[in-house]
Amino acid sequence: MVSHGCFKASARKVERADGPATVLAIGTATPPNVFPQRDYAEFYFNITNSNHMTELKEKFHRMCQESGINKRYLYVNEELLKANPSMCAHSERSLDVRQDIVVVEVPKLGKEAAMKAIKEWGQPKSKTTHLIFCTSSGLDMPGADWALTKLLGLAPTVKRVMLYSPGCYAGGKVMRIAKDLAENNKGARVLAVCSEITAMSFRGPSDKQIDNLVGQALFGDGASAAIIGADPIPQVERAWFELQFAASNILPESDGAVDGHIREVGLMIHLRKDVAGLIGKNIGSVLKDAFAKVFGANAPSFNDLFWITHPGGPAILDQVEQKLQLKPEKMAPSRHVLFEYGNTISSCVFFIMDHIRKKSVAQKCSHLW
Ligand SMILES: CC(=O)CC(=O)SCCNC(=O)CCNC(=O)[C@H](O)C(C)(C)COP(=O)(O)OP(=O)(O)OC[C@H]1O[C@@H](n2cnc3c(N)ncnc32)[C@H](O)[C@@H]1OP(=O)(O)O
Repeated sequence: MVSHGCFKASARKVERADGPATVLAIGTATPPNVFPQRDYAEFYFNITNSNHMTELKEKFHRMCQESGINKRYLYVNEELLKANPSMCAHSERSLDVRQDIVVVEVPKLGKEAAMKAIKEWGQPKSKTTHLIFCTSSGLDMPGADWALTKLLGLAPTVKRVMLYSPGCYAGGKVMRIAKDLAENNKGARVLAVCSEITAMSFRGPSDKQIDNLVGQALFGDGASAAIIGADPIPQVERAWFELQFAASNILPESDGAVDGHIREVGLMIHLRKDVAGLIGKNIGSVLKDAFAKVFGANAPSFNDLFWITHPGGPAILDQVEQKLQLKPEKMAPSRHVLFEYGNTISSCVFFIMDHIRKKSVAQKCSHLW
C-alpha cells in the first residue's frame, strides 16, 4: 500500500521502536552425516573415483589438515552420491539432481534451527511479524521463505524477505536487514534464518581448478536462526546482543575474489588465491571507519571491542589477527566454529554468537565478552 504525501511525520515516529534491535534467541541445526576432516580426502577421492590423481589427493589431504577443521556435517553421504554419479564428476550436467535436493532440504534444515530459536524465545510463533530467509544453496520460486512459512505454520501474512546467493557476507547482511525492520516497525519480531546445504557445489577434483578443492575442504552444511526485535518485553524476553551498527563495503580490486555461478553442472565456486591477502590489506581501514561511526573519536581498541569474524578459512582468520594485532582469544570463537562445523557460509555468524553466549553463561560472565 502506498499513501499520498499527507502521511504525517508524527505518525511515522510512533511506528518506530524506542531502542536498538536486539537478538532475543538463537537456534542452530546440522544434517545427520558427520565427516571427520582427517579422513575426508580418502572419502572424497574414493567417492569421486579419483584415486589415480595421486598428487592432487596429497594436496587436498594437506589442505584438509591445514583447514583448522575437525569435522563437518553434510547432507550428502556415500549412498546418495553413489546413486547420483553426475554430482561426483567435476563438471557433468547435474543441476536438476542438485536442485531436487536443496529445494526440499534447505527449508527443512532451516525449520529445525527456527524451531529451536522460537522455543527459546518462548513466545507463540504467531507473534513473528517478519521472516528473512537466506541461502546460497539453490534457487526456487515461490522461494525457500514461502516453503519455511508453510513448514513452520507461520501466518500467511508474515512479511517475507528472501535472499538468494549472497555468499559469505550474508550473516552480516541478514542482521542489517533485521535491524532496519525491527527498529522501524514498533513491536516487530523478525525471524531470520540462514540455511546452507553444499549439495549444489559438491563435485569431483580437477587439476585445472584448484580453488574447487579449497571449497571442498572448507564448506560445511548448517542452518542457524535468530529472533530479532527491539524493546524486549521485561521478564518475558531476554536480549542477548544489541545490534549497534550494520554496513557493507565492496573492497577495491576485489572483482572475482569470491564468485559462484549456477550452471548446468551445479554451483561452480571460484576463489582467488589472494582472498585472505585482500581482506588483510583492507580490514584495518574498514573497521576503523565502521567503529568511528558508532563511537566517534573515542573508539576502543580492536581488542577491547566486541566483534566477530566470519571464518572463511584459517588463512583469513590469521590475516585479520595479524593485521589488527589481536589477542588470540579475539579469534577463538570463530576458530571454534570453524573447527566444529567448517565454513557453513551464511549460517556461520549466528553459530559463533550462539557459542559465545553459551560459553559466557557456562563461565558465569556478567557480560558476553
Ligand atoms: C561462500 C562463503 O562462505 C564465502 C567464503 O567464506 S569464501 C571462502 C574464503 N576462504 C578462502 O579463500 C580460503 C583461504 N585459504 C585458506 O584458508 C588456506 O589456503 C587453506 C586452508 C585452504 C589451505 O591451506 P594450506 O594447505 O596451508 O596452504 P596454501 O599454500 O594456502 O594452499 C595449498 C595449495 O593450494 C593452492 N591454493 C590455495 N588457494 C587457492 C586458490 N584459491 N586457487 C588456486 N590455488 C589455491 C596453493 O597455491 C597451494 O598450492 P601449492 O601446494 O602448489 O603451492
